[in-house]
Amino acid sequence: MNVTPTRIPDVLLIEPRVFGDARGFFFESFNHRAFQGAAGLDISFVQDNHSRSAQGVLRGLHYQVQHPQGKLVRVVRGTVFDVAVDIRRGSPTFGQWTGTELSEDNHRQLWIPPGLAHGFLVLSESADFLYKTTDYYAPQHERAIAWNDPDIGIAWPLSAPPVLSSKDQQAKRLRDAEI
Ligand SMILES: Cc1cn([C@H]2C[C@H](O)[C@@H](COP(=O)(O)OP(=O)(O)O[C@H]3O[C@H](C)C(=O)[C@H](O)[C@H]3O)O2)c(=O)[nH]c1=O
Repeated sequence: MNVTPTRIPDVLLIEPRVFGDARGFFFESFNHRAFQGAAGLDISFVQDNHSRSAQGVLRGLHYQVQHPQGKLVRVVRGTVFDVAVDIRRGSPTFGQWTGTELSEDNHRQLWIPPGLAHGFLVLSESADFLYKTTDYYAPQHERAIAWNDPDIGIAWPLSAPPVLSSKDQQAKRLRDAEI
């Protein structure tokens, strides 16, 4: 597998080795030893999530103020534009974002360390989004930052206003957020 730092250096783009043949393909979507070797990270996951969203849905930007979750994210059907935002006080990349297209065709994954905000926009007709987390869901500690916060300036590839949950419609700007 290839591991490439993004412009937020500890957000990693992971490209697994895909074995194709006349039947289709195979790849290891997670291998602890390979991940530790290539990314230098000894990570264990406690939760595996799967969400399905229609085109134009934008989920995020979410984080947990307690029990922050590291996330290993991927798309098994469709295509999304996946974004991580550095909201770690004191980080040299505080307030910066990185975006990557994840799809069933490119098999790409992103490792997003604990402490960052995360979200994605669905570009295909529908998208199945799978991700592992390093800590449990803690709704009482979950917070949201506005997808369109001008101080962050994410260049979402939007062709129309996004479809948002009510929670995400009410999300705060980073400058007003509890981090
Ligand atoms: C995240 C989560 C949700 N839920 C329940 C709570 C709600 O009844 C329902 C939908 O939750 P929500 O609207 O918060 O789902 P998303 O908008 O996809 O939230 C996720 O969106 C962005 C992309 C993230 O990175 C986070 O993992 C997460 O915040 O699933 C659970 O039972 N367990 C969970 O771990």
